[in-house]
Amino acid sequence: MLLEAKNVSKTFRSSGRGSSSVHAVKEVSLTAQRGEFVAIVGESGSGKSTLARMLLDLHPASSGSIELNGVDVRSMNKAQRQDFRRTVQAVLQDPSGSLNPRKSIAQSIGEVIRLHKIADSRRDIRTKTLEALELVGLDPAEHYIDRFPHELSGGQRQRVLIARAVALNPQIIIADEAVSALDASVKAGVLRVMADLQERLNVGYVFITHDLPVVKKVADYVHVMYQGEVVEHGPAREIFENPQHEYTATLLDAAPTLDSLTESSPAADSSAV
Ligand SMILES: Nc1ncnc2c1ncn2[C@@H]1O[C@H](COP(=O)(O)OP(=O)(O)OP(=O)(O)O)[C@@H](O)[C@H]1O
Repeated sequence: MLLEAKNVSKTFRSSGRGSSSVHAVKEVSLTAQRGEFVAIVGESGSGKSTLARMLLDLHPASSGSIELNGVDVRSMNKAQRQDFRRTVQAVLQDPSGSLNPRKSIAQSIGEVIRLHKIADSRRDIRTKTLEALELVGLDPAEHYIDRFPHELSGGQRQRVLIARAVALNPQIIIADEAVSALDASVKAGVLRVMADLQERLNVGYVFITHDLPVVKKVADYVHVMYQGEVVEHGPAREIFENPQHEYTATLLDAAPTLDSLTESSPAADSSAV
């Protein structure tokens, strides 16, 4: 299982007269695979979200290609596309309105399970939903499944978003600022859930963030983006210990310390969410 960006660029043409186009992503190449935690870091406006949207096949690339196991998303047939939509999942940050406030957790997760034909009877869908909630540490799941988003904390809602992705048995999760809005201890709990899923289900992550302490804690491999380009990439340890690019060094200098994220709290401990 390999998700690949090959020399992808994205240019947004301006609609107004006189203003120029925005080259949001410039010739970026990267790979993501099962079991691996790949981070994309960079300041606001560096093109991270645009790259994420291309990896999810939500934005077409202006040039270059996105490929899953060597098949270009543009040339996929219906079955291949459906498979892509299931195996490559997105987890975005909750404040962006990812959960419908009028739907219970059972409805929000149940509808994607039905859509992707993971289960079809009401009973099987509920069982699958309960399993997914337990996997993200919302345990006992019966306690959460019939609640509405406003009845949950921010950390619990973020876990629900992960559960909704996990219910589809994904192989890669693209997480765009998925923990950035959370307080440090809650953030640590959600990160632990993600690491736990990596270990138990062999899920791979493309983790997009401007939050370097988080990257240091979880990433295997790091791509540093600056003004639409990947200016440096390599194993996380090398990037943190010996940054080669001036911009990376500046980013690291400006980052807060890791202290607040190092205390342990078990993934299954939903009291800490
Ligand atoms: N739909 C769009 N139309 C026009 N320009 C866009 C569009 N989406 C993004 N951009 C521009 O592309 C550039 C990269 O934006 P992008 O959101 O990908 O960066 P980012 O690194 O994810 O930033 P942030 O962390 O603030 O979300 C920015 O200059 C942005 O204004």
